[in-house]
Amino acid sequence: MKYFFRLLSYSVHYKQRFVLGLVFALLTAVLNGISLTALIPLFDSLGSDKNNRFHLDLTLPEKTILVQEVLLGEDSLDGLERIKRLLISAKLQINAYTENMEPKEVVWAVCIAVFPLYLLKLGTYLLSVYCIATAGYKAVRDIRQELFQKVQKLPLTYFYKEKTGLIMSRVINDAEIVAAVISSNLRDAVINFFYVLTHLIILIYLNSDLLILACLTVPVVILPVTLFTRKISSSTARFQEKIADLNGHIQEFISGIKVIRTFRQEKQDLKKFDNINYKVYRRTFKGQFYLQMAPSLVELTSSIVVLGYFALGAKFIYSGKFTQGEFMAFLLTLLFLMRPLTQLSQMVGKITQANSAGKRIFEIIDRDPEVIEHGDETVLEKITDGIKFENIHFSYPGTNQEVLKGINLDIKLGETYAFVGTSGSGKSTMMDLIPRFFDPTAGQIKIDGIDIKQYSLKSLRKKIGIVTQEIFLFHGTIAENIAYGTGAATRKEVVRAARLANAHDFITKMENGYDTMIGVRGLDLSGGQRQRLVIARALLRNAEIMILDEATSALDAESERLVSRALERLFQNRTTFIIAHRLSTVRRIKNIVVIEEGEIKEQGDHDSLLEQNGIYKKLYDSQFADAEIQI
Ligand SMILES: Nc1ncnc2c1ncn2[C@@H]1O[C@H](COP(=O)(O)OP(=O)(O)OP(=O)(O)O)[C@@H](O)[C@H]1O
Repeated sequence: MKYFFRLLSYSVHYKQRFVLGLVFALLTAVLNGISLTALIPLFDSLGSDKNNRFHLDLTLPEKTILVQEVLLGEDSLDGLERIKRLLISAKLQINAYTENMEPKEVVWAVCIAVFPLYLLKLGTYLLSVYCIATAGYKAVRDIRQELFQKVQKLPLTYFYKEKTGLIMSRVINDAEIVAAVISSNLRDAVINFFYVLTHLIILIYLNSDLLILACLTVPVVILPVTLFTRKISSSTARFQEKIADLNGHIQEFISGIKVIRTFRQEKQDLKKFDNINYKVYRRTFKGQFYLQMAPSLVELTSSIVVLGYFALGAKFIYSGKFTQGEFMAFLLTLLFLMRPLTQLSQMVGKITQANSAGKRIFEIIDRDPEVIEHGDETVLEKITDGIKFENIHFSYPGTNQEVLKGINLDIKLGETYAFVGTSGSGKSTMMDLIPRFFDPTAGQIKIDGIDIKQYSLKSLRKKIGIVTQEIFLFHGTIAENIAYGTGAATRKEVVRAARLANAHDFITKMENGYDTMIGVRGLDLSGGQRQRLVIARALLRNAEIMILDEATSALDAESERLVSRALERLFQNRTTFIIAHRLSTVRRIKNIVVIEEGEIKEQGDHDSLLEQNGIYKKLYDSQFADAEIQI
């Protein structure tokens, strides 16, 4: 239950609203109790003789209180007796009022008196709903916000390990479950709790013997609930897992749509979907079955109990312990309590649901963020010296395999370095260490002689521009996409960057030019156009270090020419790292670093590397052979 209480603590931030809601809920319950007991004279008078006068009898303890007050004075009464004294006064006043009334006049008087009570009750009920529910919804907004902020800071490995759909499911579905429980369900639970509390007091007052019997029957009513609680909780947990699977599958389908179509995997994909969909259906059905079963059983057992009450009530009335009106008020109150009790019993399942959703939410909120900053970091100003990799070792968190094994490299300011090597040799990993997406397991990366861990993340990342194969264009205008991450860039600056990136021409040919909206992942644009937009973005950012995961391989000759020229401008006057997949693109670069199995094996320019007749030569020959085969 601890996660549920933690979720609730978010509502406490809005305590004024919440407490006000509680007060209105209590008022609603009290007003309901009064309106029910006000029916006593009505039932007593209904059908009674015309000459009969309605009269509320004082009980023996009430008479004792009056005697005590007369003999020992008002001060001799304790707190409870004083409250009872108020009730005695009310009874006496009602008796005085109805003394000269015929029974039918009493019935009308009750109806007239109860009507405004109902209106007032409606008012307090709506106010309590408003206060408690809005406090709940605001709390859920905060939870969702905190969750998303945390997702932004999670280590990258988390995103590799977890399906995107699973993360989405936490932020959307789980938060939605919590929203329902801590706003509407909680609101009902609070009001129901007060109903139960106040109405129990009324029942005690009306006939405590009958109430004791009622309490003895509680286990009969509660048993089905406890029986089903565990089933409901495990069933909802599994249902959520299945929904997350469904989310994940759809997410995968959308991002892989092209590949799926190219490989004609629609049938297999549909089969997979069908399988997951069937499991979701089974889980929904089972979950709903258990969820409905508990209250239905409560209703059945409660109805049987009520039947027993009628039988007992008749006995009490004929023995003179109860008036007809009191019995009816007792029974109505008891019957009225059934709905709150049933809803409260459902609340057990709902709380369990929210608890499991809360557990999944807090699993993310409580995770350590990507890299810990100490708070006393220095700001990285203009880079004046260079970048040094000193004996870098690295293994991905949670794995034993060493991906980088003692990398030592001196990077001179303003120069371009190309990294080549077979797939999986560690090139991308090495680049990921520079913006501190990961920290080395051993060794240091230094900028201007200082370990990059000593710099604030913000100032370090501000110095770095990255252009990867994974092109990220968000839903917005072209201008907004180019200006992404640069704050308040003017239109002039955006256009200048676009011109340098060879993007201006195709942008101006579009209907709305720089104000053209593009899709979430820029799907309306060609590969080359998207790349040039990303290059324009990098140019506008004007970072001192540029990391480029070479991505020209998928382009046609004309696009490649435009992109390559744009890139040349991007590299000018800045320290650049290129992960080169095609050796033809690195020929002109002076500093080529050959990485194999996480180690630097060769270094030099194209010609000297060919002369060494080592790995580079082999890579070159194999690519050359591939090119020939393609011809
Ligand atoms: N998130 C990850 N978790 C665990 N291992 C990983 C992860 N990412 C990469 N690896 C492993 O690290 C090694 C180096 O991968 P890396 O992506 O750095 O190679 P690369 O040289 O850039 O390859 P490519 O040229 O194909 O992009 C590989 O063995 C890969 O399986």
